[in-house]
Amino acid sequence: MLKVENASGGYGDNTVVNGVSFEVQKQEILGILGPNGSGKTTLMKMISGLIPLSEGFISFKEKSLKSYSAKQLAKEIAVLPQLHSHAFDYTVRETVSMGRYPHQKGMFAPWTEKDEAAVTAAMKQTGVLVYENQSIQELSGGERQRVFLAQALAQEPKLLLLDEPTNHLDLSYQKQLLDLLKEWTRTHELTVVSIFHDLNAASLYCDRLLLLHEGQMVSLAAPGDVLKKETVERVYRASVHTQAHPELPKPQVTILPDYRQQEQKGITKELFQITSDHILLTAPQPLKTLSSAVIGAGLGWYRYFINRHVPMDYECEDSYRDMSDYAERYGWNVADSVGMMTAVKVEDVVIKELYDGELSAVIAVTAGVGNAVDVSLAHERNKEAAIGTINIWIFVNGKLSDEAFIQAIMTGTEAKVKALQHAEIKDPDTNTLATGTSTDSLLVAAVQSGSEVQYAGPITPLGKLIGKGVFDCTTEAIKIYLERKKKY
Ligand SMILES: Nc1ncnc2c1ncn2[C@@H]1O[C@H](COP(=O)(O)OP(=O)(O)OP(=O)(O)O)[C@@H](O)[C@H]1O
Repeated sequence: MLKVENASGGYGDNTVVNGVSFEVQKQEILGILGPNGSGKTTLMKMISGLIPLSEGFISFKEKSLKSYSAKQLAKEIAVLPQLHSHAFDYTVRETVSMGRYPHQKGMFAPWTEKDEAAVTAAMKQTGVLVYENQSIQELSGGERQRVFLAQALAQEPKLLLLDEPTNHLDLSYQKQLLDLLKEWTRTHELTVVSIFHDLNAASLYCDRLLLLHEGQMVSLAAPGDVLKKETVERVYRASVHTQAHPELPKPQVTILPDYRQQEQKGITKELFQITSDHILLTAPQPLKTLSSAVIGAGLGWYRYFINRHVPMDYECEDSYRDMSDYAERYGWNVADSVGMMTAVKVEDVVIKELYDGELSAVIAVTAGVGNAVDVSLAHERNKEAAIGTINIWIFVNGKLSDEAFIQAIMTGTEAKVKALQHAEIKDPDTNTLATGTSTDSLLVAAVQSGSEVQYAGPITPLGKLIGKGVFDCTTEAIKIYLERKKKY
């Protein structure tokens, strides 16, 4: 649809865009990215014919851009430039209606029903119909942006060129605008080339991204191939972290501020508070945590760590809600809390501190083995899961990589299984050695400063602390549990 071949251009003797080549397919959304002053707007002006090329060639629908008249081009290509504060004193409807000019035949052509329908539809889709009789000077930046988008859509173009279309728009309108463009690529055979500063929006909505740096193309590929940490850091000169979007296979880029480098306070045994109702650890600052808890599960940053005692016959339809209400009652912000449950007496928790040079870990275990299960034979059982749980907390005074988090979970689980074997705990259903209980939970939380911990398998310093700590704590907690059971 659009082909740019070895295009160079700029202002007077100043060549700003240098030898850029790319092709845009019909119905594609191509995002143009790059730092300030990298030539994005200049490239866009070259495509829309506003500034001439000093070298190279641009064709649209297989014909040189130069061979189109201004009106022919306007029928096919709409441009939404960066929003400027000045606006003429037209009403919203008048402004949007100007989008129909290229479709009118002659100066005094009649306004047709088709024109009217296109204008009204565009205003509806961009949510500006309610302002149709207001002057655009009275509108906010975001509202004005939507009016100009409506004007471009009323033009019913085949190619839409946009310069930072989401600038000035709040979150909801950013999403609406980008969803609308995506929909138009399908329903109206629209092709979009758009400049973005928001790398994450570009990643989510664009089929491909073109990254410019000092007027030259650094890469042109799918978002996952362009938004690589090393590339973004080199081109934008900023520390970033990239990770997948939680719901879609698209990369998301987050800046890493310098202030995070400060030393964080460590976790010690003294921070634990134990009542008959719960164990609480209040961290001095949020800890990066990976867990299978009832609330605060998955990966996140949390300050309050709760292991709540519930009766043996605890049954609840919505344990997430119940646990959230519990945290709120005590004044622990749910968004900052990780909460587990156990029927074990929480006073019986075993807590140990372990050290290896600068690296240290604090491990806490509550263990009940009334519902011990041999995982290899669990498929033969059809009993409901019951409360009777081993809850394991692993706090690390160090900086863990993603691999280390996962390996810490694995190492902790292996040490738990070994403790069950050592205590000869059996699955009462199968009479074979148990590997856990039906509802075990585990968390790994780290202060994320100090010693860098890349791995946490059994032969690493952290793996050794976790292996010994979880084994010792679980063994002792099982012993206490069995002794208490004997007594009552
Ligand atoms: N009208 C102009 N006359 C002369 N030089 C210009 C003009 N417009 C832009 N430039 C120069 O061209 C270079 C690229 O500008 P351009 O606007 O294309 O960058 P950009 O990537 O769109 O930047 P931004 O992200 O800041 O919008 C800059 O160094 C700028 O100073």
